Amino acid sequence: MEIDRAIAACDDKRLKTKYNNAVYVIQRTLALYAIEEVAFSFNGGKDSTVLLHLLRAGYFLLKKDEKNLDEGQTDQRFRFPMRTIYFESRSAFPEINSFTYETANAYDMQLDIIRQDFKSGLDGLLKTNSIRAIILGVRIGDPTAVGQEQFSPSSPGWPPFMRVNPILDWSYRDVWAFLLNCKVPYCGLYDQGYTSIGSIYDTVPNAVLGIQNPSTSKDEYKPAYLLSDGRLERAGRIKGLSHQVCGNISSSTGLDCSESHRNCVPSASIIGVGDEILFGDVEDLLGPALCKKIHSIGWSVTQFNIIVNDIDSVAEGVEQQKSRNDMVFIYGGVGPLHSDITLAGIAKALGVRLAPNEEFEEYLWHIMGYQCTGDRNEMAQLPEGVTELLHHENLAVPLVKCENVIILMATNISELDKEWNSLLELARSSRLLMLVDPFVSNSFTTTLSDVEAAQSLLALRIDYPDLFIGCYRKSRSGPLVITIECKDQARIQSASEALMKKFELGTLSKID
Ligand SMILES: Cc1cc2nc3c(=O)[nH]c(=O)nc-3n(C[C@H](O)[C@H](O)[C@H](O)COP(=O)(O)O)c2cc1C
Ligand SMILES: Nc1ncnc2c1ncn2[C@@H]1O[C@H](COP(=O)(O)OP(=O)(O)OP(=O)(O)O)[C@@H](O)[C@H]1O
Ligand SMILES: [Mg+2]
Repeated sequence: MEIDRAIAACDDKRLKTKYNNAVYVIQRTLALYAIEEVAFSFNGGKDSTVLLHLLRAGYFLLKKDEKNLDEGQTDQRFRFPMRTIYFESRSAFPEINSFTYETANAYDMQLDIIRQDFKSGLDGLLKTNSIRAIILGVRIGDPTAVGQEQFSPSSPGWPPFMRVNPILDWSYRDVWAFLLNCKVPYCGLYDQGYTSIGSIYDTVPNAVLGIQNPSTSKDEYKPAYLLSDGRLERAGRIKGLSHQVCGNISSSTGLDCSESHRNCVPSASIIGVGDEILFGDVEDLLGPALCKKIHSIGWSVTQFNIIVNDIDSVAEGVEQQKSRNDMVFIYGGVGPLHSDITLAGIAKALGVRLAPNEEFEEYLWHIMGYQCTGDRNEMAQLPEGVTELLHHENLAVPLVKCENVIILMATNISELDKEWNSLLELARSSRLLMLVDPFVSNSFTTTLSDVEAAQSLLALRIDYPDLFIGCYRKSRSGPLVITIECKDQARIQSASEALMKKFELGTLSKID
């Protein structure tokens, strides 16, 4: 088999090991599942091209052993044995599309083209076929690889199947060593400086490979295999700015706090991570305390969620909340234990990998000493390229901020107080948090029933649509508490007077 021969002939020991391991995973898959139960997810990218040839090699080596055939008998052009799926999107590069089709033709692959999003497409595929395992070219540096192993069930909320990742532990260098050693065709875009290919809207040639042609003075790009630092593989993938802003004044890196915006209301969301809270074993005190702190600086808290210790659940929560709020505060699930998955979830949500952060490691080393070396420095892995360390003299370890997500390390109220006070001090000297006016509010109680009070409150709501009007009871039989709130003292005064007029004398009293 030409691939196996090429690897045997090369003198790259590391590549040989990677190749053998990947072939082993493929053969394990074929032992665990019938061939009709397995699909290959192929998209013409470099990683899936590697996988294509590994699958061919793995399958043919297996058949060779089973049937006791010699090299010559197995080396003919076989039909590629496995159902292959390609999610074709309108925003795919034409070069990727044509490479995918040409390759399918060249290796006689049974290609199913799916023109739906991943989830719906997979749903349909699984309903109409016996597929139980899907083989992917995901590698450890990919943002979507966070938390995955060579065999990983699909994520919660996805159709049920086993994800098989034979090249999970391959580096960028390994991929190119394989493609070049085996002399297999790959998509031409990689020779034009593209190092990882997404859609036409989010992918450009990798600037690190840019050169200027001295004779034409034009910008050109070296081929992808010349990228020496694999960590920059995704530098040509443009990430859209996602998060919502207060008015339209903040950016993804910091929040404006100019005078004219002092009375705006930035929004925050709080995420607590902890099975123990959801099991009811531990009462969460941090979340409510944080709500109070955030509200006290004139921000609004739009959501407060407790999430299980699960990477995908945290990723989903963070992804959703970061795009809807100016800041997300997250606590719990941070540390070196198996259940400490918060940072991995954040990395997944931000589309980056976790990578060692030397500066953070240094801090940990100071407080943990020898315990923080070798395998035990897991805590020093932070989302790569998006992390900012927030230093303050009162904190033994800096807080971590990833885009607009702040990770609090506190485990109790006094630690939270310390971290919060440090954050506020930092906010005063930097653009960390937008400093705005606090809310002003008036509170009232009424002995009227909800039904009796409803009409007057609705009328106030219509006259003062800019005000927050909140109502709650401490008990069904007790009084109703009404709070009106905004950032303008005069407006609160006027609304308070209007409210008093709407209630009959003696039925509404102001709380001082
Ligand atoms: C066959 C297949 C299965 C997938 N299964 C999952 C999954 O279980 N969980 C998940 O979060 N994403 C899943 N995805 C989505 C990928 O993680 C990822 O979003 C996609 O490959 C786009 O990657 P890119 O942004 O690097 O282009 C799957 C994608 C494919 C093609
Ligand atoms: N549109 C798609 N159709 C089928 N499989 C896909 C698709 N997009 C991604 N995949 C699967 O997910 C894997 C990882 O995708 P990713 O984009 O990281 O790798 P790649 O496309 O092979 O290489 P590159 O990183 O250079 O783009 C692919 O190897 C493939 O198995
Ligand atoms: Mg790709």
